[in-house]
Amino acid sequence: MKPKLNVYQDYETMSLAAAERVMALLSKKPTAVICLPSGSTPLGMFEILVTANQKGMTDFSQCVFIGLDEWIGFGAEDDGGCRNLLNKDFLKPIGLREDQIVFFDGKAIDPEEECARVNKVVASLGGLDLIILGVGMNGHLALNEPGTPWDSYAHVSELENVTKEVGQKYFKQLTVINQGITVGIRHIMEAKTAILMASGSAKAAVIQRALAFPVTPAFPATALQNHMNAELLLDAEAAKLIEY
Ligand SMILES: N[C@@H]1[C@@H](O)[C@H](O)[C@@H](COP(=O)(O)O)O[C@@H]1O
Repeated sequence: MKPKLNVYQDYETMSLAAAERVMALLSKKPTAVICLPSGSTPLGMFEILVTANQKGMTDFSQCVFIGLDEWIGFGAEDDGGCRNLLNKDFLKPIGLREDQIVFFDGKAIDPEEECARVNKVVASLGGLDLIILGVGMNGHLALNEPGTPWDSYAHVSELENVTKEVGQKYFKQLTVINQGITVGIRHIMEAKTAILMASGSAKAAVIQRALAFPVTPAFPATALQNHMNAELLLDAEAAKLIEY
């Protein structure tokens, strides 16, 4: 099934639409299992959800949040790491309990074992109700880099140069990031709903390729063309090269 396209005039309205989807799911299923990205794209959505929580408009007390990915070598205390950013921007402000958070420990001594742990937790929770994704400049979803086999669950990934370069924006100083640890394409495909968010003209060509390229592991975002229930939330700039 083709992903549903939703184009919004700007980043703020796109963020609001994403936050509304999270709140709608939680009001229907308070125990929902939701996989969340870090990165710049979801910041507006987090802000809206934090405010909604403060106003008592949504209830996060029974849900579980899973972290999409992490840089190898990074833990919750490390500036610029995915858990660190998500903690700061979302998980702490909404006062989530530790037992509601499942995150890859990028500092795990045995990363393969860490993947197995997260796979097991996700399976024991009955899979993901919702996965929210950003997209990388090389079409990566989470840290599934081009070439990742599509039958993969959680795994360690070797980062392409573009991911290492773009990833520097999360760090205060030049930081070595060579590998990631990430949910797999299979987690994404098995999620009941997948939402990909993209904003800004820098993402326009990536979005165009995600929709127009033949479905291929060489461009991971094309996987969403085969998802049973996927939506793209885009601002006008990110959507400027597609027809909708
Ligand atoms: N590890 C993150 C992903 O989880 C994120 O979704 C994507 C887009 O990031 P941004 O929203 O900052 O463009 O790339 C990063 O590498």
